[in-house]
Amino acid sequence: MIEVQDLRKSYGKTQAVAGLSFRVEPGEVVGLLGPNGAGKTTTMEILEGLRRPDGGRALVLGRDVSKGLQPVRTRIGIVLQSSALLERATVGELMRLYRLMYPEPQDGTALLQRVGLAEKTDAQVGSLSGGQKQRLAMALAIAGNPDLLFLDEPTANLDPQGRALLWDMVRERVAGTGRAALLTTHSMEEAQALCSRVAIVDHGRLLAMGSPAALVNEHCPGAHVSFETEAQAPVETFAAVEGFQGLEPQPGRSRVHFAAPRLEPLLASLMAAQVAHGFAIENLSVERSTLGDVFLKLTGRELRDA
Ligand SMILES: Nc1ncnc2c1ncn2[C@@H]1O[C@H](COP(=O)(O)OP(=O)(O)OP(=O)(O)O)[C@@H](O)[C@H]1O
Repeated sequence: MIEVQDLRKSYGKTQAVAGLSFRVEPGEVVGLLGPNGAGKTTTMEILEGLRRPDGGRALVLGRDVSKGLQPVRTRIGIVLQSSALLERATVGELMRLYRLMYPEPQDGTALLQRVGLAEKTDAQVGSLSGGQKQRLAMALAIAGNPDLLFLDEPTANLDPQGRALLWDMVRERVAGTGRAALLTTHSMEEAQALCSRVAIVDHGRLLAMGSPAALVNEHCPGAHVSFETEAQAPVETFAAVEGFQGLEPQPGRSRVHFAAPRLEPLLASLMAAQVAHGFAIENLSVERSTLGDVFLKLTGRELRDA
């Protein structure tokens, strides 16, 4: 659906995209995950045919972007970062307009219903809230029944309900079909929840790409387990378990911490030690590494303040 090879784009001295290569296959939701200024939007805009690359090659639905995307335009749906919608038109008018541009549009009334804007059909777009505009942008993007969906930070303005709705709509469009979606996000949660594969991008470069689970397994395997136990429990009991990290005194009890490359053997040895020594295990917490840990490891920076 998308094939990007050594893509480059500079603005003056700023190299926004510095040799990116990746593919998006049918049935995939791929996320470009990276901090502000990583080059995500520039990459999307090149793939949407809105910007010319300085170098490299990009094919979208088999069409070279440098030749223009006109022949495949009706197979593409786009949700821009801040949607510049016609503010004076009504929601219904805009939906009718979009549907007219595509050969096989979807049912506009059903789409507006789906995004919770049915009763806003006669309202001017300019009167909608930021989140409502974002929902409308999503409905318009899929009105033409596109094969390929581009979403630039699609949930930045949405409340948790709106975010879950949009995730569902993207999944429904793509899962088990020959369609695909490419989105940008800063949110690890979004990448983890929605994307079949994630490309971690920083300074216009691809640092790693894979499914969220594969990236975590490859770069930050392991898990952290902790639990509370009796304050007087002897430290030697726990120190004998592989992965023991320390005992943290708390009022009237202790919290014991373990970390190991694999969760299952760690839990098994903890259970064996508990049977042998009979200590209490309360308020057990199990934390696996996240994409944020992967990002931290690859760049040395936290994603949110990178
Ligand atoms: N039109 C432009 N003119 C000059 N520089 C630009 C332009 N657009 C982007 N840049 C610069 O290119 C770099 C990449 O920007 P881009 O918007 O692609 O990143 P991004 O990963 O999408 O960031 P964000 O998450 O903030 O949207 C940044 O340093 C940015 O300042």
